[in-house]
Amino acid sequence: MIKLAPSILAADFNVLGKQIKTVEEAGVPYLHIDVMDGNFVPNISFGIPVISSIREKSNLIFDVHLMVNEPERLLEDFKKAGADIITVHAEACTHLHNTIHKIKKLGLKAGVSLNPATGLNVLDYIINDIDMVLIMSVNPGFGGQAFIPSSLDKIRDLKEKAQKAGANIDIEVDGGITPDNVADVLEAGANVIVSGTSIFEGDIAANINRYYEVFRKFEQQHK
Ligand SMILES: O=C(CO)[C@H](O)[C@H](O)COP(=O)(O)O
Ligand SMILES: [Fe+2]
Repeated sequence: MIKLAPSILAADFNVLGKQIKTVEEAGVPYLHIDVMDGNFVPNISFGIPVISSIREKSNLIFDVHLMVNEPERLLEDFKKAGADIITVHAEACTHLHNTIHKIKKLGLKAGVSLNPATGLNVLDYIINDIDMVLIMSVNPGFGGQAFIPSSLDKIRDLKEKAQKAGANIDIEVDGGITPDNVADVLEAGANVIVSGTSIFEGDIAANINRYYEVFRKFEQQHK
């Protein structure tokens, strides 16, 4: 099943609660929450207090994308704040295997994210231990960037790798996705679609509907 994960990085923080309500009412399953530490990536977004605060108001699945160095230090805190899925960057973890197992032990879903230049080989010995791989289709740190076309080959290769390994993972793709290019991303093998700018800019409900139209068409064609 295809899942849409609106990224609140692109939301208007002045009315964040209201905008989350709007995406929830539009029927999306996930809320994508980008945490940036100003160190792993050159930008700082928001952290634990913001997540705790929106957790009180939302029943969406909180898909927390940690763009943070050595996230192992912070996993309990993110769980307490209300994370359901925690995705860490392979490039940010000295002990990736440990970090993943710590997330699982907390009872959460574990994802591993790869920067555009990172090869799939880092997944070789962990692909059967994780729930999701997040392919970055932009360099992490900022919303509103253009989709990197080589990401499509990477998604296809990942799909094949997961099938070969018998790994039942979600393939999430993040960065520069719009209703105009999302069909290519689905066709390549992704099933979780992150979108910030093209959901929160303009009419949120109408933007989500544009995505759902493409999803419906894709599902129709692949029945
Ligand atoms: O992780 C991210 C950036 O590092 C964001 O999730 C991503 O950029 C989504 O924003 P947009 O859809 O505007 O590209
Ligand atoms: Fe993200």
